Amino acid sequence: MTSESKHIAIAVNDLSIGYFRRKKALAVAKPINFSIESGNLIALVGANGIGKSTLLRTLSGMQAKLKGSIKICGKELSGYSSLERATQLSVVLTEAPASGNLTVRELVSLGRQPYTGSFGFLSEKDKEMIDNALSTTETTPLENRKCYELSDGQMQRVVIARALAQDTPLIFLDEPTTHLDLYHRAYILKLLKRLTSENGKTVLFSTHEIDLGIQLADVMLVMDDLGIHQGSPQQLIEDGKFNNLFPEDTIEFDASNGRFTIKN
Ligand SMILES: Nc1ncnc2c1ncn2[C@@H]1O[C@H](COP(=O)(O)OP(=O)(O)OP(=O)(O)O)[C@@H](O)[C@H]1O
Repeated sequence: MTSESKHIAIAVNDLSIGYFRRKKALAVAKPINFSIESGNLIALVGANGIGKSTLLRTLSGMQAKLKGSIKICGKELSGYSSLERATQLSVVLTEAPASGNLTVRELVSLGRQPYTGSFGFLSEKDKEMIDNALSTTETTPLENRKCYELSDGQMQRVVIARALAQDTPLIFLDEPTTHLDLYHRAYILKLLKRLTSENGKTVLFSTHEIDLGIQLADVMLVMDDLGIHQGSPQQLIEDGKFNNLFPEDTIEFDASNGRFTIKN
């Protein structure tokens, strides 16, 4: 690994994402290129159906790419074994995991699986990591509850806790604030920000809350029909990349305050 590639957390080159239908590849976006340094909070935004979830699933190796290259910490994603990958990146998807009968603590403990060996024996360090993940997401009071008893918003924080317990340098989250009330939305986004600025993690999350992304993210990836635009929020505003995300007769972007307004 070169010293330069050490600092690039994610490098995507000519990446085509999509699905196979009757053995035929169907791309859902134009070829994607971007490169992101470690320690950044990255917000991925774009209209419904543009391909954000498909991109996150492809970057995390849960879905096959159609073509192109994905490098994670300087190494091609396909070169990692699944265990190695689990020590590099954790993923929080929108679908709730099949975990109904587990307690919250048991589910969060699964985050330690890459480190616990085949018997799943938890060391003192593992337990400490689990305690920290629960407390950081304010889910300690829920630790003995069954997952099926939780509200959507509580469950959302628990799956984020599992990702924190996994303690990976990269964290990918698909719409992590969807079910959260205003307080927990702000809390989780501030937490993600802290993980990057204080712990040096690289956090990539998709969101429909573009205003919040503009306020908090170091880097944004704006997906539209032309492809992906990468830049700081300010740079993307200046380049007009938010202006045409939605039909302009309904929603207008105000570059002076970085907010969208509904047109009368
Ligand atoms: N399993 C699948 N097979 C075929 N096409 C799919 C599949 N899943 C999603 N798609 C299509 O891929 C495109 C991108 O979907 P994706 O879920 O990635 O978009 P998104 O940007 O995450 O949308 P949203 O904001 O609504 O969550 C859509 O046209 C969708 O219909």
